[in-house]
Amino acid sequence: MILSLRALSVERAGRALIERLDLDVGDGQIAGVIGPNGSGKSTALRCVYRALRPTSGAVLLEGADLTSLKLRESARSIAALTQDAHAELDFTVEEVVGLGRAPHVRGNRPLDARERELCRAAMRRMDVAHLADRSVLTLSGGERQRVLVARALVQEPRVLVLDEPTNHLDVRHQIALLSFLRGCGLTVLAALHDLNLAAAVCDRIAVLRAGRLVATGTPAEVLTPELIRDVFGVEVTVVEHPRTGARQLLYDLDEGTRS
Ligand SMILES: Nc1ncnc2c1ncn2[C@@H]1O[C@H](COP(=O)(O)OP(=O)(O)OP(=O)(O)O)[C@@H](O)[C@H]1O
Repeated sequence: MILSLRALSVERAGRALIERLDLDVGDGQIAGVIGPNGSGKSTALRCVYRALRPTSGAVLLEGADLTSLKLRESARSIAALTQDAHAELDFTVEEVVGLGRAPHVRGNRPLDARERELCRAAMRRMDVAHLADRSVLTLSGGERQRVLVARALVQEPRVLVLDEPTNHLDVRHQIALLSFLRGCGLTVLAALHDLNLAAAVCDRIAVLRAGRLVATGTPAEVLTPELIRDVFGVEVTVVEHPRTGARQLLYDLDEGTRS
């Protein structure tokens, strides 16, 4: 396993935010974490990208406890798109994307030609090349989100941790991002709200409720009407996409508003 969470627990103010979470993500797999608001998805991801120190348990990168690695060392392997990235400075898009190289660059060494091309390629891939000279402070929510994904890519990580990566993205950019993730070969751990996108992109899905893991498995194993009713309190009908066979959830709005 490239990434493993082992009995990961986080407590704050005497309350367990996540409790003894176990999760394995294989090399090149896309693992989704779903669950209601406040169920602990971001908390678990924060432990993986080391914004938060677990109270107990561990995150293992290829078997090594992350806490045994220097921050800079783990940042060469794990890049994150977070929900906390609001405090940007008045940098251009190109500068922000270039910051993704920070774990690889000693001192003030300027980026070399390969790294500059890497940045340009990531900006093209995320459809933000035309914004290269713009201040990030002037971007729309979706543009900023795509810039932050480009920054994570130039980090050349093995593992991408994505907290709500499709936040703010229009439908075209959501699909572009998810099909990129499917083809990029990176190991991905993503918190997702959109269960249909999770079904379409994830190899495995972990379901959290109140800080505890309540199910893991393939989308077909996990995304059942029973589980979704139980965890989210919502009625769904499950159908197969007529062409791709992918699992699609149709929300029963009448059922949801009854009772
Ligand atoms: N530093 C903290 N101190 C106290 N409680 C916290 C702290 N950080 C998070 N929490 C609480 O922990 C719980 C889990 O939060 P978390 O952000 O992990 O949930 P989430 O599943 O990502 O939710 P959402 O879907 O709303 O993004 C929430 O109830 C949140 O209020």
